[in-house]
Amino acid sequence: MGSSGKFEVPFTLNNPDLLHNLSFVNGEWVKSKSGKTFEVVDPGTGKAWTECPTNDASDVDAAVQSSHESFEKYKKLSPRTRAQLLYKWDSLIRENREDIATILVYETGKPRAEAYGEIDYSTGFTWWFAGEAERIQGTVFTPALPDRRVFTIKQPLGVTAALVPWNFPIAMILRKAGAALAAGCTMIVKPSPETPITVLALAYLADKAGFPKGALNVLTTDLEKTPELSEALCRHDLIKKVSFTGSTRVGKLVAKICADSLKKVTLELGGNCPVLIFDDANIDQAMSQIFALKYRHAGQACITANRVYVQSGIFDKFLKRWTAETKKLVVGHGSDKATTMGPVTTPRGVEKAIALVEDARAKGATIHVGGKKLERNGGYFFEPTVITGIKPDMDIASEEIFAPVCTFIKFENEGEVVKAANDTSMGLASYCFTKNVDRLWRLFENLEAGMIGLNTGNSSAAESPFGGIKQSGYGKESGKDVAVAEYLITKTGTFTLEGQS
Ligand SMILES: O=CCCC(=O)O
Repeated sequence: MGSSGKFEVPFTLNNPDLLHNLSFVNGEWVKSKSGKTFEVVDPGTGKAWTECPTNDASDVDAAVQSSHESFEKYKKLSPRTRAQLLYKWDSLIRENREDIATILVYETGKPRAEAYGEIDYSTGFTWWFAGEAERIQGTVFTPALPDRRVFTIKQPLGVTAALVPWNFPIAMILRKAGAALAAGCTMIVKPSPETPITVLALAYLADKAGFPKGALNVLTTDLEKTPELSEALCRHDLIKKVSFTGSTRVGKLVAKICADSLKKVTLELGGNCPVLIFDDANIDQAMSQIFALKYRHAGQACITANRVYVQSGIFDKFLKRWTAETKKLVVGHGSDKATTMGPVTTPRGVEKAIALVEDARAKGATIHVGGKKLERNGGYFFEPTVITGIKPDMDIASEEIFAPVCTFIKFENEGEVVKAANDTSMGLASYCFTKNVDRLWRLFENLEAGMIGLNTGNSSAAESPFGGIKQSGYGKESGKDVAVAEYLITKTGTFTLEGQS
């Protein structure tokens, strides 16, 4: 790891070669043109432990050119060779699971068990897309004109860019890069300023797996230069597709910039996801599923539970149980074995949680547990918090919380709760719990979201199409056919056949 000696890395790895803090372009570890760097911070202590290059727009062209040269060769590899490269990458990531989990803990703050969970979830993508590489197919058909034959082939789009968030840095890269590399595209990744080191470790392993130089480039940058660097990627003529995961506000900017050159875009945006728990639900099931969903990575998942609607017959019982379980959470550094909930990843996350809770409190909400910043070793901690008495004028009623704060709302009947659940501009995921099969089916059809969890709080998987509707974005990642299709063009061939009597 190139280091100025200013920092002390607070952990040791079994495989120290994984640790890189320079950008990765065309198979080389490189500084930014400006030579500027930014600090990478442990959210559990607030201390910087390394630094990475602050790339800006002037660094983009070299990375794109290398990715383009690589594409010209990579697209000619057979699908089986691409699959073999992905399988090799997959196995190297699995071999280095423990070390990658360590880096993840010190970048995101999540507890070690969750870091393992993310890696296991993520290798689902490398494995899945390795299989998908060989299943990309065109069509042949006989049209209305008797002397004509029509066929289609699928071809990779070219150089692609991934703008990824910090909450699930491994999963988001492997979900995007897995699909792109399976399709025959090359990719430039711009990681979040919070989590460059996990992403660089993945790039190192992709190189070891044998992907050609330039097939997977990584350009790091800080918060200030993120808009400039991202815009330069979105505007570059050789970039044919951009996949973005992040806020709806930034997603709209990405879509607008990409529209200038009609680039293909996939947008995985904000959540504000509702959970509906009916009187006839299996309460144990609903409790364990939604508890895991809500407090996973301290509430910082786009698909997390933002609003929990509980039917009046079980409301008091459910709230009492949830509050008691919340009090048992052990908040601490992600590397501590006893920790069951880590810090939020950024100081902005703590500030937002404080603002939302204080606004709700001032407008009459009841805070049953938590509600405050936790002072602990300089880390970015916020107490797991339970709130009732939510009113429409409170910010927390309509905003994505992205913190360990759970709101509970009482409802009486199905029609009323579906209306309330859908009363949002977002449509990423919704969850419902009931043992009435007809109701379950109606909810599946009537809830406005791209993904519906039916008696489950976990619907993310490599084989399941992931993506929202409404202002939660468009395009699907993962799942059969649809995810790889985002990185392909369909070319139509029309042939005149002579001599057929
Ligand atoms: O935060 C967004 C991604 C979460 C997931 O893939 O389950």
